[in-house]
Amino acid sequence: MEFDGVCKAYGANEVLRRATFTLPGGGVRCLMAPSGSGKTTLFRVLLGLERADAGQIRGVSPGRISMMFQEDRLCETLTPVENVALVLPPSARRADVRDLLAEILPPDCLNQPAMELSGGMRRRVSLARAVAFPSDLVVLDEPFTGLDQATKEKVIAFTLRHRAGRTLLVATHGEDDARLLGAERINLVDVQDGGVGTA
Ligand SMILES: Nc1ncnc2c1ncn2[C@@H]1O[C@H](COP(=O)(O)OP(=O)(O)OP(=O)(O)O)[C@@H](O)[C@H]1O
Repeated sequence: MEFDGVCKAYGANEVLRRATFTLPGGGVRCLMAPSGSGKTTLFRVLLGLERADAGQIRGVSPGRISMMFQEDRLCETLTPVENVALVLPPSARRADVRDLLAEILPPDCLNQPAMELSGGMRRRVSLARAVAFPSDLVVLDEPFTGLDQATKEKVIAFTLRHRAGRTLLVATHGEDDARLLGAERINLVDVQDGGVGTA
């Protein structure tokens, strides 16, 4: 997947300025950047939720991207199993979804409506939904916020296990996250203006 000179401005605020970088197929990358510098905007353009002002994205189609947003975006009255099943083909077995979720969540919470879950549990349902969706590229926007270290390590192992060779792009502020993921870093500052200092 390749960003080639992608520009996006909101009025006079030039958020993406000829953003240029390549994600090798099957690679794991962390997108690192200070808050407010444009990571979410980059993802929104990638997903086709915002139209780029200029430039091109090649090598992936928006319908083949799994996305975990900064907000959990769960259906509040549905259980974790039902939330994940929503993004799967009707033939998907509920027992398989349950087994997947049980790898990172206490079994007791799998039948509770999402509105009754803790913040960290909700993050994990949202992550499992992104990982479960059949895609070519998995994009996670600050997926580990609110998780303690042990849970984060469990969740990272889960993510790597289930990405199944797909390209993985994770926005994070944590150097530790990048290390645990075994990811190379892409610094958004470096890939602006034509990608002068691409990691
Ligand atoms: N819909 C919008 N309209 C106007 N400005 C916007 C819009 N969305 C984002 N911006 C601006 O674009 C800039 C980048 O925001 P963005 O959310 O992409 O940053 P971010 O790197 O994801 O930040 P954070 O790490 O805090 O989530 C900010 O200055 C923000 O105010």
